[in-house]
Amino acid sequence: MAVADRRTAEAGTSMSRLMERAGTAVADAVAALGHGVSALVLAGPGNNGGDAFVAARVLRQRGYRVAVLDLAGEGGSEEAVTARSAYRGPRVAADDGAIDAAVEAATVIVDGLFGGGLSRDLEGAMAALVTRVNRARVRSRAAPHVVAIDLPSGIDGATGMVRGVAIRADRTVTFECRKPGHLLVPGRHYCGKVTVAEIGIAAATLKGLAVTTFANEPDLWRAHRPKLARGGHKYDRGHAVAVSGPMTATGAARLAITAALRTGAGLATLLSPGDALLVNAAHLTTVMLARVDDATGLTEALTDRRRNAVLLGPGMPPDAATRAMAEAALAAPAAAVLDAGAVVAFAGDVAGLKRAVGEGAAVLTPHAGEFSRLFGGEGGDKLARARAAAAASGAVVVFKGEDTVIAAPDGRAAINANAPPFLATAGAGDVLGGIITGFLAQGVPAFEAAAMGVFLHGLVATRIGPGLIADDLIDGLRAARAAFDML
Ligand SMILES: NC(=O)C1=CN([C@@H]2O[C@H](COP(=O)(O)OP(=O)(O)OC[C@H]3O[C@@H](n4cnc5c(N)ncnc54)[C@H](OP(=O)(O)O)[C@@H]3O)[C@@H](O)[C@H]2O)[C@H](O)CC1
Ligand SMILES: [K+]
Repeated sequence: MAVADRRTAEAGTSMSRLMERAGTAVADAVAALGHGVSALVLAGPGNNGGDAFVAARVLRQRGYRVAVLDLAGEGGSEEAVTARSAYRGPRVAADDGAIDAAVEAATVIVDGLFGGGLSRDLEGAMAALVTRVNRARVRSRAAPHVVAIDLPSGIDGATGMVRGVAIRADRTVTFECRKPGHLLVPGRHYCGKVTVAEIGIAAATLKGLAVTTFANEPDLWRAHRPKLARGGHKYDRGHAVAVSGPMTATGAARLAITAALRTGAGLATLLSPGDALLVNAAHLTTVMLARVDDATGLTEALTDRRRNAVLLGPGMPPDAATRAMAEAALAAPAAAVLDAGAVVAFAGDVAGLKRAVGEGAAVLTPHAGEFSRLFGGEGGDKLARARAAAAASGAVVVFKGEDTVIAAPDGRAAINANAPPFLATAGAGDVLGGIITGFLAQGVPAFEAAAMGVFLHGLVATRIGPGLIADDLIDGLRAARAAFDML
């Protein structure tokens, strides 16, 4: 964003104009809360504080009651200093008693302490102030509405992580586009409703920045959605296959392969070990069934080049035999999706996985535990971890969770935010693997197939609502798939 600001300034829109528009957008959001607003504006040392002073000035000009708690100290950018001196209204003394009284009296608190320039954990007086505001926000009667400028102070805009402590906002007004910190958890949960104000950074300027981080929304992959050709043959829509687990663990792959079919693959086959053939046969109608017992059998099955997308891992143990099958899938011309056991089977040998992936289209779909077992590490910057994993494995990595990150080896990454909490249920991950396989079978490139698959998965769950089980996702896919085509 700093680069965008600089280029915009070079193109003739000064930083002070941007700040004026940013602060005015915040004032608009506060004014929209209705009459009787009495705003306490918290202004920090950087340009976020500059925006806060502009907002305070504009609100006062419009006749609202405003007081500013100025925590700028000495210095700040030229624009912030100008904004500060242009505000001539009441200020709150920076002592505990005065702050408590001001917080008590406010109906709205505007958080302009820190935005994109947060560089370390909040400590001391700043941390204490944030805690005070958070306490006031949950007090039962007449709790103030908290509006954050750009980001809730204490949230790291690049990672969504809390730096020590962070403001809990009801609303966040950001500028030009959402940042990762608005989409990744926990940051997302601190923002409240996020609105994006245009402040005059031209789309061309943003485009010229070669952005590689995206919100996972239709603009990202709309053009890649499979199109149904009139008079098309079922083989035009691909042939998805999935490998079944052993006799006691067959359901996961059946869910997945059925999801692939519902996603639009023209044909679907479940490849089953001999001991599980009967149980699989008893449960399948439209999905075809064939016997495959090991890596040699899978290689043989995938010599039929019409079978152009393969999923394995659901219901499979993370052992040497599974790894050998995964290597067979990756060596075949079909695009491959590795989930669950097939991901963990490579634990400790990411280099070996990368060799196996080679130049082929491959997608890995680990949840946090599987991700750690394969790539190491625990917690921290999810976006950076997903990107590093994609680069290290040569595969598209779908790092699952409430804020699933889809990362490609070329550095692109998308953050998903449409998954409802009730989607975290047994079998849901198997359905996701199947949906992605279904898109791959229809010829969608790996990154887009994974990204649209994750989105469709969230969409179908949201349409069903709480109480869903994975089987419902399969049923719901039919209508959701149609809605997805209209996005
Ligand atoms: N295009 C846009 O999006 C525009 C955004 N604007 C606003 O500008 C801010 C970003 O402004 P910036 O000055 O870069 O950063 P901040 O205001 O967030 O804060 C920087 C100052 O805060 C100090 N700092 C950082 N972390 C801490 C901390 N934990 N405790 C105390 N102080 C901290 C930092 O000090 P350093 O020592 O690190 O230098 C700075 O003094 C953006 O969020 C928008 O609100 C523009 O107004 C318009 C264009
Ligand atoms: K802020």
